[in-house]
Amino acid sequence: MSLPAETAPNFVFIFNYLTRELTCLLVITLSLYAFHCFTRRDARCFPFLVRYPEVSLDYWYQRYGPIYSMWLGNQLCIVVSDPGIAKDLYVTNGAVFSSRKDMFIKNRTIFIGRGITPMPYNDTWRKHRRIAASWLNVRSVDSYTHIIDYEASALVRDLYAASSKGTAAINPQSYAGRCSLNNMLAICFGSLRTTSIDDPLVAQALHFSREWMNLTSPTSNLVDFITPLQWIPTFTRCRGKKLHRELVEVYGGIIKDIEVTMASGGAYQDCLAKTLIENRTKEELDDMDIVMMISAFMIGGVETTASIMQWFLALIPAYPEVQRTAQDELDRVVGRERMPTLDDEKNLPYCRSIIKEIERCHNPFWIVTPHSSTEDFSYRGWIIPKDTVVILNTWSMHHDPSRFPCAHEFRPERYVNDTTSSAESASLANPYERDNWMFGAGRRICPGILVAEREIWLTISRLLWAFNMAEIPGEPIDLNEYDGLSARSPVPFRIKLEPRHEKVGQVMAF
Ligand code: HEM
Repeated sequence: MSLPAETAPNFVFIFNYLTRELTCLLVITLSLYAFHCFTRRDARCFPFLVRYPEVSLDYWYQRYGPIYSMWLGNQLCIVVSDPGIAKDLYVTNGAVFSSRKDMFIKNRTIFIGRGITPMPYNDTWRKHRRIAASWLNVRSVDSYTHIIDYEASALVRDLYAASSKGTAAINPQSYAGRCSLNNMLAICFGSLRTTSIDDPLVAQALHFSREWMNLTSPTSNLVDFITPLQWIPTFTRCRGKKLHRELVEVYGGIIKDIEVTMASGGAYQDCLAKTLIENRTKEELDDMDIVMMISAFMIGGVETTASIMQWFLALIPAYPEVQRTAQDELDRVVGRERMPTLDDEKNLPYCRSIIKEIERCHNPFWIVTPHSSTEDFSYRGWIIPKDTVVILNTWSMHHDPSRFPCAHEFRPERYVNDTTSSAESASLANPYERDNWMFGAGRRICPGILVAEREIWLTISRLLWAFNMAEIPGEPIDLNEYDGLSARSPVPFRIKLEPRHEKVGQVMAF
């Protein structure tokens, strides 16, 4: 039976109307659901669509055990929540589990295949890692530790001045960011240094790191797991391309200036950029390789150490008794005439424990940087196929009650007998004794661990030496919320930094 001619347009109209309305309804429902998922801490949500994915990974760990698999779109992932399994795969079988998935935004769009961090495990990565190590090994780090030392003191002095000797409330986050930035500028570019948080380079560099961290988390990279999304110009992709252009413009511009100085016969301080320029032919590097290698350093070394300082400053006001214990130790061992140094660390076990506990509770990288496998691998009766992404669920590892009783409480004393440095702890034969997994593991372990450790020690021990740190009445600091997706910092906060004693001002006047 056919419809009478005059009713056909009505039917089409009704059909179109219903389709449009239903589509709208579907879009609204899905948006509301996505928003609902994203804003709640619900363990049963699909982890990479929610704001707190570690809660879901932990829920599944409780349910399915220390190693389980899941599909993210077209990508098979295994989630490891046990230190022994982490060591078996990442360390003992590092020849198989040291690659990275070739991520569309991270590797191909931002670093166009030339940045060490997202690079698959191949000869180019080996070359980059060797060059990175030459600037981050003990001998090299010793050669510029005086800069890390100076910047830690400068941070304390700037906070002392900015807080008007404890009378004004301040947000210390950009000060911490500038401190990390200056260290990385020294390593990468030699004599370059910012002198205040208002220097435009501070805002730029911190923005680059933050943008990288937000563009490269699994939650913002659906495009990596649903291939057809790579064929359309998504907003994330545009942001990735913009970040690439900005890195080339800013860090590439600084490298060009150094090249000009060197070409004109001017002396230039030793730094990573100088090494890369001098060895350009020998190492077969082009301009873009140099810019991307430096950018990977600048991004890897700024937001990370700054984040630990920021978590410390956000958290410590809630623990006046922890501050008092640390300050008693500092008064006993260091006294009030000078600030603590690297050499004092071994004699300040409680101060060191505070740092280890901050790193356990507020690891900036909740899944570190996932590795991937380069061949089929048989493990405890399972087959882990080639190209599987291996995720370290460090949140569950750091909150395991058998290792960390009352794991959700901040208790520095749990580490007081741990005399290892982060690097030493990462090499312990027994992985269940490792302090934390913040720096990753195996062949891709963070090569900046030594720099990070010295920087964190010098800044935090000196902040404890100089200030009583307190919350502003009526301005509670939110420690559950955070900024950033793949690396996390506290949301903006203000604190009071009251000089502990009259010597602080004198010692600061350097
Ligand atoms: C608190 C400070 C830091 C944290 C938490 C941190 C964490 C990490 C993590 C989790 C990885 C991946 C490890 C893995 O795949 O298993 C990594 C890689 C890397 N980090 Fe760090 N990092 C920090 C500081 C630094 C610093 C100061 C530098 C440079 C001086 C740096 C340079 C790098 C580089 C170049 C890589 C890439 C290594 C590779 O893929 O082979 N990091 N970092």
